[in-house]
Amino acid sequence: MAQTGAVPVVDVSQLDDPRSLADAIKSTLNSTGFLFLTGHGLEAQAERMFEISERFFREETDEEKQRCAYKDNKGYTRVSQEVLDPSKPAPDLKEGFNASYIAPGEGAHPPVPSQPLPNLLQDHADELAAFQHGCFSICQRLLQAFAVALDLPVDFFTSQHHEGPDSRSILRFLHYPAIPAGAAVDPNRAGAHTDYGSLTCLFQRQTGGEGLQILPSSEPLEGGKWRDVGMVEGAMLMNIGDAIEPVWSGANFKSTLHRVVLPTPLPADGVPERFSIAWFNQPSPTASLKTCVPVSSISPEDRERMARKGVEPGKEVTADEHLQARLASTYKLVK
Ligand SMILES: O=C(O)CCC(=O)C(=O)O
Ligand SMILES: [Fe+2]
Repeated sequence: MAQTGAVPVVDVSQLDDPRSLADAIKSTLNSTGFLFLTGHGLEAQAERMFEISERFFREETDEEKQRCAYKDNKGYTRVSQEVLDPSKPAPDLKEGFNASYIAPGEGAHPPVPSQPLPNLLQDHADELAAFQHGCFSICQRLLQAFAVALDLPVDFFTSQHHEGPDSRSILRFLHYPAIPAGAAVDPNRAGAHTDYGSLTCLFQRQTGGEGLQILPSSEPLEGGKWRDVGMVEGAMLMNIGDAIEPVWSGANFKSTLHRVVLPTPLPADGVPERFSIAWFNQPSPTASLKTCVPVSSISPEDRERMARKGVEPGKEVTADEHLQARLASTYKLVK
């Protein structure tokens, strides 16, 4: 398997059946939990999403952004409004927009978002809906492989995910503003965190794209060595989230801590802006999250990882209960 920085790279264009995909990715799911996928088929659409995202952050009026301000995990967050690592005093130097499910348009019927969209995104709602569907489909393919890798029925996870207005999955546009030369800022673009859903697809851009780091589960939480994820042109970065790691897989698969940092010391000529796009794939709100491997097989270290995230092996929670608990304990917004 090819490797760049801390994260392996897998070409998935030929891995059509769940078994061959599972064989190619299983060892990574058990270790770093992060994987670059090439040949995923969404390259051109992702590039379009970056164009739309760039226009949105640069050209949309403040009034429109505020009309669609963050509520219930949807909408616009201002620079320095979000705190992904509440144990640190510095808020994140980024702005974002969370778009929930958009029903695709059909014939004369326009697409229907399930939240207010700012004008500039509403104009591209059809493309956003198609991209959301593309991301959901890749995740279903990956979730089939996850099930096979855990010796579960192939539809074990996919049957607990769906598309629709009540889905909790989110398409997120992120913009990290440029840091001017000589600025005195905390190196925090996005604080250390794990993602909450079943898995995340992340698209990065070559320009200003550096800065994403992971703390592999083999490293101690305090003083452990963070690794650069690096960049693979056109690739999609996949990572496991907290619905899979501590809950469903009994910590067999790893939901790895990650963050986005500025270089230290800051380069004399400043740091360019950075854009990224994430698809946070969430189980259906009523999905039952219960450890799916024998509880007796879970190692003491993995039990500790589960306990840190407030998960009791074998206890059943709904995906919504899990999501609300994770948001409440690890996510903060500055008013
Ligand atoms: O922008 C990035 O590269 C990562 C963002 C991230 O990890 C997140 O929003 O959960
Ligand atoms: Fe993340």
